[in-house]
Amino acid sequence: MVDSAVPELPAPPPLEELLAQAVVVGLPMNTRFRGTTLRQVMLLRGPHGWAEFSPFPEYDAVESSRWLAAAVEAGWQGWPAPVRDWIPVNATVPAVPARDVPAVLARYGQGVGAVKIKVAESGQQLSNDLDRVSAVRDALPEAGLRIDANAGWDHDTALEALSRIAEITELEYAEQPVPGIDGLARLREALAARGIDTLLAADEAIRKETDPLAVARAGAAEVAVVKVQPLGGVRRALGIVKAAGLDAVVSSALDSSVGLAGGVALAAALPELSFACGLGTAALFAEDVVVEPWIPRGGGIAVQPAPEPDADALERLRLPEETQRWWRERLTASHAVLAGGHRPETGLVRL
Ligand SMILES: O=C(O)CCC(=O)c1ccccc1C(=O)O
Ligand SMILES: [Mg+2]
Repeated sequence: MVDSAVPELPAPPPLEELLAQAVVVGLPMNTRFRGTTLRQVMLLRGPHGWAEFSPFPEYDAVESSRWLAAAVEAGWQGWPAPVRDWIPVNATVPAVPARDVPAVLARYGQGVGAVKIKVAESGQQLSNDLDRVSAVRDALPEAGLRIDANAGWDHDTALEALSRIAEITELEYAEQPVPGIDGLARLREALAARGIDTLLAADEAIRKETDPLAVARAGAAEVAVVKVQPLGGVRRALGIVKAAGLDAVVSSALDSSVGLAGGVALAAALPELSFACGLGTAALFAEDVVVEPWIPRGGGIAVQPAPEPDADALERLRLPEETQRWWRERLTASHAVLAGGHRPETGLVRL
């Protein structure tokens, strides 16, 4: 049953308050991910602590306003109480050559219980993906594996790819193998007809749609990947999971350790957690904004208070004035959307 009520986004504090201590930093990455080697992140400081606003550079003000709502919750309201004190976390393997897989996994230390493998990267072949999956399987024979195609396959390629992967290993689920809600529903039927029972997870079909519950209504996936910033905060994400009635996996949006704390807070507050969460992405950064980055150890992250950025790190990683200005303009535009009463479920902006 899909219950249709999704919590409203919080009203933002005045713009001046958001901008008062805003700083934009660039986090260098160990491995290219989402086409970038320097993740830009804006940090804000509210009465409740530090908060992250880091919509990807190409996102417009309406989409980014949900990310801002998450920052407002973190810095000006705080998060709901946790119901667990430890979050199992998956290692994330970017679309690297198979020979680099051991080095990527080594960053996650011992005790890795689950691995998410990126596949379907543009410019690569299916054979690259199969080799990468095999390399992870060989390195960690006991780990639960899942793949994430970021909607990069078409229907026929996804069928072929998931059939071939099923010969190598069982998967916990396949995340967004094809675009869209109908695409997932159609693939699911075709897989069943071939006797392949791989579960499907929706990511883009939830965070990029104006109606985050459409996937659940269509019965298009078994698993919902939920991210705090794209969904407008911990409370709104909790509401979406509850209304959707699907198994949830909390994932990072390639946040700094400040933003990751929001993902940990969501995972900690969910009534049920069936899978390891995609909150291990701090391991992909060569530098982070805190002294002790939230890199999983022993296969998970302990639930703890949100971290304070380190003053030296903020200074060292601070991006040039022109970039600061560009982000302040983005924040201003997103603030106008949020303050103007954006209705996320309809995509309408009240001006
Ligand atoms: O889930 C993980 O393991 C890592 C997070 C991740 O893959 C991701 C990070 C930034 C943007 C999109 C995605 C994604 O899940 O597609
Ligand atoms: Mg994904």
